[in-house]
Amino acid sequence: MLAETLAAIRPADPRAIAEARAYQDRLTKPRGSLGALEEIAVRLAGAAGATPPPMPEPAALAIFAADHGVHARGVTPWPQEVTVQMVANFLSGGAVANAFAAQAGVSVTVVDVGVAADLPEAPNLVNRKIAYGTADLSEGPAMSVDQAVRALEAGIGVARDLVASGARCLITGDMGIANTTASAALIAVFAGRDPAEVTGRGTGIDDETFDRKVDIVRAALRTNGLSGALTAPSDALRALAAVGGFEHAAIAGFILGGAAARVPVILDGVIAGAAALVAAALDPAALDHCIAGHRSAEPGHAAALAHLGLRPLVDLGLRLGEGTGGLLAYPVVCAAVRVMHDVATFDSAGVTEKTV
Ligand SMILES: O=C(O)c1ccc[n+]([C@@H]2O[C@H](COP(=O)([O-])O)[C@@H](O)[C@H]2O)c1
Ligand SMILES: Cc1cc2nc[nH]c2cc1C
Repeated sequence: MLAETLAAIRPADPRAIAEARAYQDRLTKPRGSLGALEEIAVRLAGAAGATPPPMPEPAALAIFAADHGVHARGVTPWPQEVTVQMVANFLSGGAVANAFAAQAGVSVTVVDVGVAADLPEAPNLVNRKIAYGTADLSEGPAMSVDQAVRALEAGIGVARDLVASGARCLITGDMGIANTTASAALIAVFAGRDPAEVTGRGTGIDDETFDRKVDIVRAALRTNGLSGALTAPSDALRALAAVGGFEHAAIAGFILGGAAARVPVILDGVIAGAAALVAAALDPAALDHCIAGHRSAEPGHAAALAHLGLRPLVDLGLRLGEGTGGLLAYPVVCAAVRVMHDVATFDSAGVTEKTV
């Protein structure tokens, strides 16, 4: 399924990009006056291979939830059971992601890819559990390569199912206490940064915990032999398995699945940024189908976005995860595309163009 998905991904269509750029300039507005929105519309035209690109409606948020063995090292002030408790909160509609999704008219699906507890069945819960949490990445690989591939394929499957039920835009979400440690390790490896530059304070930690977290990320890279550059997709899979989380792997698969279906994927915060680095290492063309929804306060996120060459749409200091930053960006993406559908041209509206 992974190989088949990678084979189906097409890069952006340069002709659609050129057409979309030219069309933007014929709309009744001064050239470039919509700033980043013009780039978003052009990008989505390239991704879809059509000008104007289809409206990205309806949208579906998938929140991938998992636990982390590195939690035992004291890298977060929150108990591990908050992961499963928040899953219950998403399912009953009480989390911030639910409020933002309701505001934006987006559906919410929760996917268990590795929560360290059994979950009762629920209508919006998809059970794709790989294991009851990863192993401690600072002592050895967090998961096997086989588990990493299964988690990637879980994400591909969720993207396929959501698109089959009508979604025309996918938004990434995550829930996993301690997952900012795994995110920092992935970003250090895939973006070639020092752990101290890309480790952040996650849900909120004091200086002593922060120092320990940086040391743990360093230990993870050392123990797993990840100091050299990644050169092949097989290196990327091994690095993902060594220091990633099940939700990172599944989100990487979700991105690949969306790209293969030519449906745009709006990325959330640092966890999605780390997952996008993995997806891009497996197939750089997948990035043509991604939009960076926002920039999280977590320092590794800016490093990941810079490495990917993605410009975040919203920058409001959020550091919650769940898909909240992606959900805030979604109406902006819709507005950018609607301009291409609804706005008159200078010719059709009889508006005189500038003379010099
Ligand atoms: O999206 C982000 O950029 C982000 C930044 C900081 C924290 N989080 C969320 O907080 C949890 C991980 O934080 P921590 O401190 O336990 O590693 C996890 O559930 C994430 O969704 C998310
Ligand atoms: C309460 C809480 C909600 C969250 N949502 C995403 N990560 C989270 C972490 C905590 C601790």
